[in-house]
Parts: sequence; structure tokens; C-alpha cells
Amino acid sequence: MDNPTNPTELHSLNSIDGSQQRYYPLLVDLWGKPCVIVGGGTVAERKAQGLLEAGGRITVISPVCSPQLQQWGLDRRLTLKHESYRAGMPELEEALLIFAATDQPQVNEAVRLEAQALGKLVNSTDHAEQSGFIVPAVVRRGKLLLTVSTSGASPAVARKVRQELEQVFGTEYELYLDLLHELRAEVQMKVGETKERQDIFRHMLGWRLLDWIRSGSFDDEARGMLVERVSARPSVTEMDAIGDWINRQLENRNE
Ligand SMILES: C[C@@]1(CC(=O)O)C2=NC(=C\c3[nH]c(c(CCC(=O)O)c3CC(=O)O)Cc3[nH]c(c(CC(=O)O)c3CCC(=O)O)/C=C3\N/C(=C\2)[C@@H](CCC(=O)O)[C@]3(C)CC(=O)O)/[C@H]1CCC(=O)O
Ligand SMILES: NC(=O)c1ccc[n+]([C@@H]2O[C@H](COP(=O)([O-])OP(=O)(O)OC[C@H]3O[C@@H](n4cnc5c(N)ncnc54)[C@H](O)[C@@H]3O)[C@@H](O)[C@H]2O)c1
Repeated sequence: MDNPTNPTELHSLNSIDGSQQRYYPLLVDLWGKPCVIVGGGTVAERKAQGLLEAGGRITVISPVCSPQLQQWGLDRRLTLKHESYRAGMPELEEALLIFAATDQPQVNEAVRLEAQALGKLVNSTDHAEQSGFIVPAVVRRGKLLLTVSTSGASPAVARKVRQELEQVFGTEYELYLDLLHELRAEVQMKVGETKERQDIFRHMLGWRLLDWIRSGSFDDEARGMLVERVSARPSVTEMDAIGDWINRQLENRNE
């Protein structure tokens, strides 16, 4: 079941601009979902790390596993099955996602073919072209999730872009998004009209809140005051007034 080089030959799908665009970006909720990794080396460990961050229920199938994978096994963060892969393993049948991550191309191929026969999405770590999905490089800042892919062209470039993004989007985004999440809920509760809500959110984005958080002086008291003001008067005028107040706070601190 190889991927067609041109899907339009098989389905009458029209790409919007006829470009070579191929992958569909998707954020999957893997919490508690069974995921199988075949192989227990460096690459398997990296995939396991990403799955752990997403709360996947992981089984690693490999006769030999890296020290970190063994530790995660001891900590019961994942299940290790110290066996070589063979066809018909129940873990594959139950899995939502399958990763073929051994250093044996023929084993990876067999895993991929079985997974595809079972109708599973499979990541073949040595064959981007035949994978049902590929894994991007990731930056997590609380609720902010940035993902980078080169469509398999150069994972090293994906890594480099990820590192550049890490510099631009710092840890201040965690608090920033938690706060905007809370304020959004308040506004949604109190302002009935969609257009008005949108205007309010746009004006909030004008606040120099990230600068304030970065300065280290945005404390619980400041947060409380902000939430209180927005809840009390959720309007565009008030958002601008809050923006001015934030500017004054920053100026006072610089004096
Ligand atoms: C992003 C990241 C996520 C992750 O793995 O979690 C990831 N690879 C990472 C690193 C990395 N991988 C490789 C190198 C060595 C340098 C180099 O070869 O470039 C480095 C760099 C390094 O380690 O410094 C080697 C490599 N990778 C693949 C092949 C096989 C092939 O191309 O077919 C080979 C050759 C093996 C060989 O030659 O034997 C395949 C894939 N690797 C992907 C993802 C998918 C496409 C992502 C994209 O869209 O670009 C894809 C297609 C499938 C998949 O694995 O999902 C992670 C960076 C995480 C980070 O640092 O943030
Ligand atoms: N996709 C990526 O991001 C990426 C990056 C680098 C390399 N690769 C590819 O991934 C492959 C694996 O690289 P690695 O550094 O993890 O290798 P590694 O040598 O660290 O680990 C190989 C693992 O495969 C296991 N294994 C071997 N035969 C097996 C079998 N029959 N059943 C189950 N497990 C088996 C071994 O026990 C070992 O744990 C490389 O050959 C390369 O092609 C992919």
C-alpha cells in the first residue's frame, strides 16, 4: 500500500494552487491512547519522549532498550516488552499510532506493512515517503505549541528552526497564555456579541503584557487587578485604558 506519487490520479482531489503540498497538520489528543514503538534505541527514545509529553499510553517492543527507556519502564511511565517484533502482536492491533524505529530496514518495513494492513497510522523512521504521518520538531510554552516540519526534506533544518523559535518565544508565553485564556473566558461570559468580543481581544493584544511578564515584576497582585478590571468592564475603551495602565507600570519600573 505505497503512497501514490500523485493522489489526484486516484481521487479527483484538486489542490488549491496545484502545488506539491502534501501533509495535513493536525493536533491529536493522545491522552491515554495506546501507542506502540518498535525499537528501543536513540530514535525510539526521542519518539517516546514526545509521546510521554502528550500523555500517550506507550508500549516499546525491543529486545534491547536505551537506559532512559529502561528507566521510564521502571518508573511505569511506559511498558517495555523485551522481545523482537513478530507479526500478529496484539499490541499493534490495539494501537492508535505505531512507530517503526529499529535499525533493521526489513523489520521497519514489516512493521509498516502490518500496521497499514491493520489500517493504522504508522511512522516509519527510516522511510519518510512511506510513513502515514511524520513527527515535527516542537516548542512547548505552556498552552503555546509550535511545530516545525520540512515535510521530511531536512530534519536537521527542522531542528535548527525549532531552536530559533525557542529564542523568540520564551517561557513568558506560559503565563501570558494562561492569563489570556482566563480573560477570554470572562469576556465570553459577559459580552454577547461576537464582533464586540473580537474587538476586545484585538485590543488586548496591544497590551505590553509580555514585556511586563519578562521584567519579572508581574506578580499575583497585578494579575488579580487585571482580571478584576477586565471582568468589571469588558469593553474596547476599558481595554485601551488597561493598556495605558500597563505602560505606566512599565515606565514606573524603569525610573
Ligand atoms: C523533527 C524530528 C522530530 C522527532 O524525531 O521527534 C525529526 N527528526 C529529528 C531529528 C533528526 N533526524 C535525523 C537527523 C540527522 C540529520 C539528518 O539526517 O537530517 C536529525 C537531526 C539531529 O538529530 O540532529 C535523521 C533522519 N530523520 C529521518 C530520516 C529518514 C528519512 O529521511 O527518510 C533520517 C535519516 C536517517 C539515516 O540517514 O539513517 C526522518 C524523519 N525525521 C523526522 C523528524 C521526520 C521529518 C521531520 C521534518 O518534517 O523535517 C521524519 C521524516 C520521520 C519521523 O521521524 O517522523 C527530530 C528533531 C527534533 C528536534 O531537535 O527538535
Ligand atoms: N526519524 C528519525 O528521526 C531518525 C533519526 C535518525 C535515524 N533514523 C533511522 O532510525 C534507525 C534507528 O536509529 P537508532 O539511532 O534509534 O538506532 P539504535 O541502534 O540506537 O537502536 C536500534 C534499536 O532497534 C532495536 N531492534 C533491532 N531489531 C529489532 C527487532 N527485530 N524488533 C524490535 N526491535 C529491534 C534494537 O534493540 C535497538 O533498540 C536508523 O537506522 C535510521 O535509519 C531516524
